[in-house]
Amino acid sequence: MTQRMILINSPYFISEENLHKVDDWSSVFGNDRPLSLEIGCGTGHFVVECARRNPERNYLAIDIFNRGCFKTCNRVEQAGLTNVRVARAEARFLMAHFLPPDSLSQIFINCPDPWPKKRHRRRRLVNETFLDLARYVLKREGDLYFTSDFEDYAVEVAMRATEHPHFCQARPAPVTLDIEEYPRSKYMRRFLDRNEPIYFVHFHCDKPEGAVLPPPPMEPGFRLLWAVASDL
Ligand SMILES: C[S@@+](CC[C@H](N)C(=O)[O-])C[C@H]1O[C@@H](n2cnc3c(N)ncnc32)[C@H](O)[C@@H]1O
Repeated sequence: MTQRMILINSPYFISEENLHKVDDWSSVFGNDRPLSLEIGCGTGHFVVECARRNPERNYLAIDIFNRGCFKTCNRVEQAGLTNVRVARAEARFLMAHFLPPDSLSQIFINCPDPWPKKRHRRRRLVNETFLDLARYVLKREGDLYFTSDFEDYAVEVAMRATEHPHFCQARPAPVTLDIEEYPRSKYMRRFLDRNEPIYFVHFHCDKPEGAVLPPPPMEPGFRLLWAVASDL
């Protein structure tokens, strides 16, 4: 299935062309408030709730799905929020090319594609290279939040983050069902309404103070993965 492209005219949408021109995220928002990134924003329920609760923060919501970006922009406009920007971008590409080191205070990933079949697991977004990228763009003590309806994926992420030298557990348990006040995404709500669990992982970035840590090299086949994902 190929995506039917919808033209997005929202003032909150950053086109790919404009993404290339961004060299300072504070000028995009007109202020230098802390910046959070939501990866795979889908229809925008989660980022809108975050932005409503936290007007003192800026949010960048990205998805590779054009229709999702369109719906997220509409939701942002309807909510009257000015602290959200939306871009159609692949997460790893954006983090490696458009986000400076130490530029993020939070990264959110909610219900990412679980790739449940064993032979497809290498397609999962969060792996060791992703954590190196997250470490690169997150500020020291920045937060990495991950939720999934798929226990195996949440356990894998928690295990990788535990083993990573520059992340540390932010909750008493590496994976918990206790999502407290964490805002609900559309998918999270869907599973919770069916009384199915959502597995929650929360780590802090624990990189050494003042360290200059380069981004990891892009994995071979990275472009191919983008093509596979955009052909869902
Ligand atoms: C299962 S949906 C979940 C949507 C939303 N997070 C929620 O919980 O309601 C996963 C979303 O992630 C997006 N996505 C998958 N891989 C991505 C990537 N590498 N970069 C950016 N977005 C991605 C998909 O297009 C899709 O909209």
